[in-house]
Amino acid sequence: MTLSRVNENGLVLLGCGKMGSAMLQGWLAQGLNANSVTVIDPHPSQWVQGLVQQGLHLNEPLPTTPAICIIAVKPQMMGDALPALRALGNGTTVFLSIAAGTSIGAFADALGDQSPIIRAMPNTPAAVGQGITALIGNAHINDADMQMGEALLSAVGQTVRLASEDQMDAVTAVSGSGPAYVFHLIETLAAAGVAQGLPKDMALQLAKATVAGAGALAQAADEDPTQLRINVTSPNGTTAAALEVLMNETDGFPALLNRAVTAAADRSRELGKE
Ligand SMILES: NC(=O)c1ccc[n+]([C@@H]2O[C@H](COP(=O)([O-])OP(=O)(O)OC[C@H]3O[C@@H](n4cnc5c(N)ncnc54)[C@H](O)[C@@H]3O)[C@@H](O)[C@H]2O)c1
Ligand code: PRO
Repeated sequence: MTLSRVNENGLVLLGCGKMGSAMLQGWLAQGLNANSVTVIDPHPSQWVQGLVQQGLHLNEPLPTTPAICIIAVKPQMMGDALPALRALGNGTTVFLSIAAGTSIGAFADALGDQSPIIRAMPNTPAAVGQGITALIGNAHINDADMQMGEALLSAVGQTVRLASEDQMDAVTAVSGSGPAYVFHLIETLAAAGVAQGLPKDMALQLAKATVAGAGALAQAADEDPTQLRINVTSPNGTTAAALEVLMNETDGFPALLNRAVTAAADRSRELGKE
């Protein structure tokens, strides 16, 4: 991955909370120089404050023409936060937002309608280099801009390009919010193990390792998840007994996850209107 344009011209990170920190950690590990980074955040964590010793610029005036400005504040904070970036608009600086809901059009309104803008949706496994991010750019984004955005997000996991911005609500509902569904699966699988008599720590260890191992196998195997599921399921065995409950059409996973993902996608659409 080449970060030379970013190292030469600088990167501004607006908002360095959970997602901003996860990405910054990955970029630094991939060779981004701390002294090429300006973080703007009214409540910086101890970790970000510690990076100042390595040359990171914290809440300092913005560089004049940074290569890229990453917007990682909550959608509700945009009104307060974006005016600080206005001076960078309508130029060569690429804006890359990871905010749920906020449309490219809303950024163009706030930053200037000639601004190159990428909208992206990463997820928190980026913190361990195993995220996935969907991206789409506006008409002012050229190939080199898109490659720069993809290079940054590839530093923290996989990337996919969207065909249309409309797909972003579904992406947000599947992979943006998705880690929370999986963490809840771990919580509830462990609790069910405790209910069957296991000690709490052991149940959690079993649940975490099972989800991590199954995820790794799903990524690595040639078979699809359907075949991997069949491989676990002996006829008339224990897995078949559990799947009869989980695969129930009315109240099993299919119906439940469809309702959950629909609720998240609907909320993403609403955020765009607030
Ligand atoms: N957490 C996730 O799983 C996730 C995944 C994908 C996308 N996102 C998106 O990332 C964005 C950030 O989410 P998060 O979970 O990291 O939130 P967060 O609350 O952890 O971080 C937001 C940061 O913005 C800072 N901030 C507040 N006002 C500011 C301002 N005016 N200027 C600069 N910084 C300001 C806060 O101090 C905080 O550190 C959101 O838009 C969210 O939709 C989050
Ligand atoms: N976290 C953000 C939210 O819950 C966006 C995807 C994951 O709104």
